[in-house]
Order: sequence, then C-alpha cells, then structure tokens
Amino acid sequence: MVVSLQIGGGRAFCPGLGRDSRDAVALLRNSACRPGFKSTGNFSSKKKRNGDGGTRRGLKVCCERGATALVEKKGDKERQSEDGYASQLSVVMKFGGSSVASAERMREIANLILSFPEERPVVVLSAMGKTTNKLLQAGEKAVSCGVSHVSDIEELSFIKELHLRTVDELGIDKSTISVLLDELEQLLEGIAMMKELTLRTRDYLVSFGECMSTRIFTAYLNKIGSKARQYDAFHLGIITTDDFTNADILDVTYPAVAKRLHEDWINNPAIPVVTGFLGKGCKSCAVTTLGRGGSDLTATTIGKALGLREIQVWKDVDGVLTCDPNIYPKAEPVPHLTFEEAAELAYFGAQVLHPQSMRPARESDIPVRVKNSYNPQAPGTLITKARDLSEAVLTSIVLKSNITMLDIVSTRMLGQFGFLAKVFSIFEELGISVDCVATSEVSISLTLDPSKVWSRELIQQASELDHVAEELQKIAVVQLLQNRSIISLIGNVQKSSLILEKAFNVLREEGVNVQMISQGASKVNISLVVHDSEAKKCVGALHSAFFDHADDSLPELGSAGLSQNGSSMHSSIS
Ligand SMILES: Nc1ncnc2c1ncn2[C@@H]1O[C@H](COP(=O)(O)OP(=O)(O)O)[C@@H](O)[C@H]1O
Ligand SMILES: N[C@@H](CC(=O)OP(=O)(O)O)C(=O)O
Repeated sequence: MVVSLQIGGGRAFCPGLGRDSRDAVALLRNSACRPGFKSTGNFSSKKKRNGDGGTRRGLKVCCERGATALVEKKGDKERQSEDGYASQLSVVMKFGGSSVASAERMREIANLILSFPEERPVVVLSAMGKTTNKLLQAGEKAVSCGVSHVSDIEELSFIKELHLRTVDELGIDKSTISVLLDELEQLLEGIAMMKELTLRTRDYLVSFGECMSTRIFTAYLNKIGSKARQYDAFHLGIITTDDFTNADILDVTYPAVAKRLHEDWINNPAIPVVTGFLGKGCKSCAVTTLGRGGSDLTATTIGKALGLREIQVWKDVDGVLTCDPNIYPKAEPVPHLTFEEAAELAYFGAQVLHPQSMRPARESDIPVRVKNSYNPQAPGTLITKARDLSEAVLTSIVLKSNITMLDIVSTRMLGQFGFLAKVFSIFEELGISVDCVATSEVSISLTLDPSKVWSRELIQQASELDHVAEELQKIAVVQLLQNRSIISLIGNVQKSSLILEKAFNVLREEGVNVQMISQGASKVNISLVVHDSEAKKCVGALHSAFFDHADDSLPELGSAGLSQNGSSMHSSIS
C-alpha cells in the first residue's frame, strides 16, 4: 500500500490507512517514515480535536530525530490497554498441553506463530503434555515413599526424561531447565520429609510444568532468531485470591500486566512467552493456580489487560465441538458462539474451555478464536458478543458426570415462607456451591458443583455432604442421590419448546426417566439430570437427533417426556 506520510507541524497523515491504527504502526516501523525519520517503535495513543469540535483518536509516534507524527485513525475505535496505552501487541496465542507435548510440536508451534508476521503475539503456554498430572502423581507418591526413595518416583523420571529430551532435540542448552529440575526433586524430598502435600505446596509443585515449557520454548525461539522473553505469571503481575488450586484473578492484575508488558516491549521488543495457569496469591505471595485448564483464563486475562484485537486458544480439536468427541466421536465443530453460550458450555463441563475464561473476553469485548494446532487450516470456532440466532436451535450438548443431587422437601406447612432462603443459607454457611436448581413451593431439587469441591480430599467431601444433609434435615426431608449426570443442551432457548419436545421424544425412545430439569435465566441452557449409567447413551441419541441428520423440523408429536413426572422431577422453566 502506498502511504503518503507527512511529518511536519507535529502532524502526519496516512490516506487509505488499513483496518486500524496498528497497520499504521506497522507501516511506520517498516518503511513509511520520511527519509531521515526512522520510527523508534515508541507509539502511544492520543486524542486529537477535529474541525467539528469532536475528538478523533490517533497515534502519537516518536521518531528518531525527536519529531512527532500523529497518524489519524479512521474506522474502528482503537483498543486501549488497561494502563491507557495503545498496545503494540496484537493477539494472544495460547497453546495447550497437547500443542507443546514434544520437541516436534514446539517446532510446529514456533513455525505457526511465525507464519503470521503481521501479528505481534503474546504467547501463553501450558505445561508439556501430561506433565501437570505427572507432577500431581509424583507429589502424592512423595507423601508416603520416604525421602531416600524420591529419586525412584516413576513420574519424576518421566518428567525429567521428557524435558531433557525436548531440550536436546531442540538443540538448546540443558541449563535452561536443569536448575528447575533440581528444585523439583528437592521439593519432592521436602514433601516426603513432611509427609504432607498441602494445597499451597500442590500449586507450587505443578507450577514447574509451565515454568519449564515456557523456558524451553523461549530459548528455542531465540535460537531460531525470533527474539522472545519468558515471563512467570506470578512475577508478571497476575494477582489472585489465595484459594490454592482454584484461585480467582483480581482486578489489580490488568493494569499491572499491561504496564509490564508494554514497558518491556517499548524498551526492547521481544515476543512475550507467559506461563499459563499460574498466579500470585494477594496475601500469601505464594504461587497459586487457576484451576485445571486455567491457561485459557490466563490468555483472556492478558487479552483484556492489553486490549488486544483477538485471543486465540489453540487446542487439539477443530474448535468447540457439538459434543465431547470422547463421548460421541461424530461431534462436529461449531463455527460461531456467543460469550454467554461458551461460558455456559464451559461451566457445565465441556473441558475444551476453562469455566471462567470467557469473563475477561466478554468484559472487554475481545473475540476469542478456538483453533486446532494440529490442523491450523480448519476455521475453528469464533466466540463473540452476539451472533445471528434466527436459524439456531441447538449448539452443543455437554455432559457432566458423577454429580450429587439433593431432593429437599419441606416438613413445614404448605406455603411456608422463608423455606428457600433457609435452604440456601445452609449452603452459604457451609461454603458449598450449587449448580442447577429446580423448585416448587415446598420442595427443591439441586445439584452440587463438583468443581468447587474438586480440590478437597474425597473423605472431606463425604463428610461435608453428611454435614449438609444433617443441617437440612432440621427443616426438611432430604434425599441424597449420587452418581447422577447433568446433560446440558446449549442453544437458542427462544426455541425451547422445540428443543424440549425433540429431546423428550428421544429420551422416551431410549426409556430414560429425567429426574430434574432446569432452565436458568441465561436462556441458553436447558439442563436435564439423569442417572450416570444412562447418560452416555442419552448424549449419543440426542446428538443423532439434533445434529446428525441436520434436520431440525418438528418431531412427531406424542406423549413425550414432559408428561413424565416422577416424584423427584421438577421443571423450573421460566
Ligand atoms: N465440546 C467440546 N468441544 C471440543 N473439545 C471438547 C469438548 N468437550 C470436551 N472436549 C475435550 O477437550 C479437549 C481440548 O481441551 P484441553 O485438553 O483443555 O485442550 P488444551 O490442553 O489443548 O488446552 C479435546 O481434546 C476434547 O477431548
Ligand atoms: N497445565 C494445566 C493448565 C492448562 O491450562 O492445561 P491445558 O491448556 O493443557 O488444559 C492443566 O493441565 O490443567
């Protein structure tokens, strides 16, 4: 593109500027500066008064001779990072464990990143392959194996071998990770000595995975001539609550991360490579983790902090699929989702996205693209604020197994007020999170969120459930139903009657009794609770009915499932 750039009187003008001002930055950086004015790469956003009294946003560009050019921005509103600067970085590219599982995969990922020369990415990485699980298993074994046997722990040998082999195959220096491997062994010896693995230690233990993968990848990028800089999230400014193993990101994170990445880039541009999944506890200052799969949340947090154009999460599947492919292999990619649909899908158990990861993206309205690092040509799934739902019926089916359901029937008179409040105050007091709820005047069915008790010991979970039942029994008859599954139908709930009719026809044909139905205020999700033993069969049959024939016409009418109202079935469709 020919760009006429005049620098003089503090003003530069680029006619035909591309889709946003970052194009101008790229042009300036490369060749567009007038001879004698070489861009220093120091750009910041500035508002300029225009003729009719309004303001237009432009880029203040500092050039080598100290001249200042103002590049007018036309078109879209320019994105601002949390520290007020226009970000020089354009996208986040997050790669999950399977995308960085070996030296070969790391080479492919490096090529993939470099195949987008127009992008200036922030790279977020998970630990290599199964490293996180192996670290946790090693920690469990260390508790009981005795200090002198730590070096024999199979998982420790696996981790050492994998990382040393990777370093070797990539031709980078062993010292990149050897200190960390020594520290890891010492930590396991400490666990063996103490004979305990606290949640805090567990987080520190798993952090070795991301700390090693990012160091290896950064060294490799530098080796092949692409300047990169490694960051540990806990030193970058990702500040969290002190809820070890399931920490929440605090708002102070956004300006801190923006400032650090921005300043480093200005002083010495290099591709930032950040550890996913990790943070720093606000009070403890110890390493925390964001819950399993938390690197997705790291990516969207950085995207929001810097006000980037797009957040990409690269996985081992062609995007978000109509169903978990491990449950139903014929699942197909969903081209477009809203933040709300994606959040609901993740929250109700689709492993493909971390449950909290959509929040920062939605708050800053930054599109998230889910792509396949094994098949980069596949279009993937685009997640945005809104999409055309006029033709949409069902988007995806999600299965969450092994959940506990409670049927609670009041022992007081019909219509007794305060019953629901009392029940929920018991859950609040005990710090237990509830997933799905369906109510009538004197009874409640609900399911408990397993992710919130995921980190607790099984034994502790069992005694907590007993405690809940004990408290509830003071005001109600309580039935604890275990081994249940929630099947969530994510879709256009404007068509809920069609979805329910079709779904219940299918379930009737399968001879399955639904034990609870819940449709929340989000209007994108209808949840059905069935017994674990029937759940996979139901998902397969529902998928065939809704997706495999691409035929969403009304099913034959019949006395379908809505007329099944066993004692524990509630419908709270609003
Ligand atoms: N609806 C779904 N769409 C896509 N993948 C799903 C879905 N439900 C479950 N999965 C599983 O999620 C995996 C991808 O998520 P994850 O393992 O966290 O990726 P990564 O480690 O690359 O971030 C897939 O391999 C697939 O087995
Ligand atoms: N390594 C962490 C964090 C993570 O996000 O992993 P992945 O992107 O591979 O799901 C985990 O296994 O939970």
